[in-house]
Amino acid sequence: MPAPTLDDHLNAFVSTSSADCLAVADVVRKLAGAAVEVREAINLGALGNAFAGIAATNAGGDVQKDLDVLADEIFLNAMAGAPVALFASEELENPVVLDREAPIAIAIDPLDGSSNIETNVSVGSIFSLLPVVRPLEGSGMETFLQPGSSQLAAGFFVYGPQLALVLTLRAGTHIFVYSPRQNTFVEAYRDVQVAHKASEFAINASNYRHWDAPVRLYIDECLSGSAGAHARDYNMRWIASLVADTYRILIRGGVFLYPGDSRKGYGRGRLRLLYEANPIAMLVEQAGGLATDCVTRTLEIQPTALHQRVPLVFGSASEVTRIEHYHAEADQIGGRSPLFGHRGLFRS
Ligand SMILES: O=P(O)(O)OC[C@H]1O[C@](O)(COP(=O)(O)O)[C@@H](O)[C@@H]1O
Ligand SMILES: [Mg+2]
Ligand SMILES: [Mg+2]
Repeated sequence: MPAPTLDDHLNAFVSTSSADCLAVADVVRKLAGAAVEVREAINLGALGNAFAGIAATNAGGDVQKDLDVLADEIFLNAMAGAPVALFASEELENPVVLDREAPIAIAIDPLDGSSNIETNVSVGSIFSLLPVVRPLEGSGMETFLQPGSSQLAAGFFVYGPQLALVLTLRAGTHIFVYSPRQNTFVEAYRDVQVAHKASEFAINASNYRHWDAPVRLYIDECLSGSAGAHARDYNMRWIASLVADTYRILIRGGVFLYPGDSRKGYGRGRLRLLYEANPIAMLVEQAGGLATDCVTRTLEIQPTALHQRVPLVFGSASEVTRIEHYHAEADQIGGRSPLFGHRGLFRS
């Protein structure tokens, strides 16, 4: 029997669920079409000089590259033809109001990992679908200030060796791979499960000196391998492309950390709550993993601004729990715990 397609999956979802599900399914179909367009733009050489030049600065102050802008336009156009009331993007300071009567709002990172564009590493697009809060006033900020637990669906596309869609409709996390022959996404993994325990960590270790003590402790222990507190050897991976790092963790377990650190502007990390951390957190939780800002479960964080940053730690439950535990210990006893005592918790 041939593997089910994305359409089969969406049709099954619509038939078992309520009215808004029809709209969610329609939005996901149109996002998938847009992702194929973005993929084509990349294949046409958009990673090269013509597209990878520095264009401007986006709402968050990051360097914006031409492919970021192109991807943003492609997704915005696609959403204009979908039942979407509000479109918020990493690349736009304020949300765009599309069809006020429509039930869905989208927050999107149209091109994630764009610092890698010119190196031909996998990049992606991350999306979060929310129910519109009524009455819809102005540009709908109230809608976007709902916690991640309110998401109706979440997912990301990876423009890697394969074009893949990782999707949750709040019932498991599933992976679909684009088949050019069938011109559609085909199910590759149903109900992915993040291994409970894992021996692979992902962090930008060049920031070691800027991390807080609990993060340093955890990474020191990983580096100590089988001789250390975790009593096993670890492998390290850092693709510096959130979508690619997440995909790997979904497939073979592990933990990802982008904590807050002492660099100017990085007190709350680098990643954005609404269109990076929240959708990734829902995908990971739906696959049996955990996601946290080191203190609070990511999906329970109350957003206060569209582009706010958040520390993000996610992946295999046993690793995430351990990292949360170190932070709780450090908070409660100011480093006088035996856990940190002889390790110099608050060194420098
Ligand atoms: O370069 P750093 O500091 O390691 O940060 C890498 C992180 O930044 C990001 O590229 C941020 O996303 P954008 O490319 O959308 O700004 C993530 O994909 C990645 O995990
Ligand atoms: Mg990003
Ligand atoms: Mg981006």
